[in-house]
Amino acid sequence: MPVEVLPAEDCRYDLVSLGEVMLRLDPGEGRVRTARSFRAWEGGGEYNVARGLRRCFGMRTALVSAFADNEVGRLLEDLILTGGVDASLVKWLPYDGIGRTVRNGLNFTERGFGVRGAVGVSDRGHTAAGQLRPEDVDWEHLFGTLGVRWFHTGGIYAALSDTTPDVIEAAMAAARRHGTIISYDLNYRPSLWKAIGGKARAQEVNRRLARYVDVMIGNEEDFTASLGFEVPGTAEDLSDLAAENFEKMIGQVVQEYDNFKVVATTLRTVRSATVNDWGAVAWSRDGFAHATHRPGLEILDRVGGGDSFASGLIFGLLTTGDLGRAVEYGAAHGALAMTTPGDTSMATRAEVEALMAGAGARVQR
Ligand SMILES: O=C(O)C(=O)C[C@H](O)[C@H](O)CO
Repeated sequence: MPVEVLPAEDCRYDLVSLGEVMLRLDPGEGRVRTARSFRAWEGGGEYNVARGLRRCFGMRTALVSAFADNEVGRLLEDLILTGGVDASLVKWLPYDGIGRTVRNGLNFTERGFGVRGAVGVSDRGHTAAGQLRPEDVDWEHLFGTLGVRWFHTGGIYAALSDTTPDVIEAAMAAARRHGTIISYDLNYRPSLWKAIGGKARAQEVNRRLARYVDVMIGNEEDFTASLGFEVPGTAEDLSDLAAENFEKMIGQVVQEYDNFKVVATTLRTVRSATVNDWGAVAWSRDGFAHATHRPGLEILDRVGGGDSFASGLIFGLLTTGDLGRAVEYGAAHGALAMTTPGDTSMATRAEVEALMAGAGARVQR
């Protein structure tokens, strides 16, 4: 059993995520620069995990975040509630009328096709989520009275503003006091860190927060850029070598962070905007577990594939306690999530389990 989780009957929530949710504006098959209409979705690295656990796996999840109280914020709330995630812990900040001091984040994202890569343009300065303060949330009430089995956050929220690392630390300290498992997806985003001190700041913040983490998720780039580990001979492609590099790096990582109980990563090689080689590997003190390698995986929309990997992994750890099953749940859920549009998954648990069992894509009727 890699992680010991609190009993479900003692907790209101199976998982609570802390992070920003943006309105994703999606030009469909076209391009942002020539779009005349956009489809609206919600998305956010940390939130997507709560959404996947709720919608695909039927777990009880909630979001801690903040929105500016205007029509865009209420649209985000509507999308979140449609996804089944409890939004009662969201803080609403009064809107100033024009967004000078507080606003909601927008994320224009096109999917790419073939040789044309996906493009994301986020518009998220001065957002409400970035202005959350540690004292804005009653962490003791959440973790101590309501009860939470699993807390998830990550490096996107940590990079959002000067104050979000302190919010995360307050949440993690309370989660730890009450026996809640803590996961963190490093999700290194140079464009976000650039605004607040670059890689040096990223490493200072992530190293501090990593001390609280039980389940660390990140790829080689995340571990090098966010935590400062050196990985010799980083491989470009998904091959035994890439998994081997991860395995080599783990030695250093868990020597420095002996609090990590599980470390997991997807292994992906981008062949084109619409084709990835796809796999995953996870470590616990009992050894390594590898997910089924899926070369040439076809993709409709790659955004959020890593988050769906995380939610499948967490579901597997929560329900089976078996690292091998958990990494298979993660890889299968991530693969299915990338076959549909939007940042979040539209897969069902039955589809995930059928894929894990080797099912093909024949029509079902
Ligand atoms: O949260 C962000 O920064 C996003 O870009 C939204 C996406 O849903 C997320 O990154 C996917 O991992």
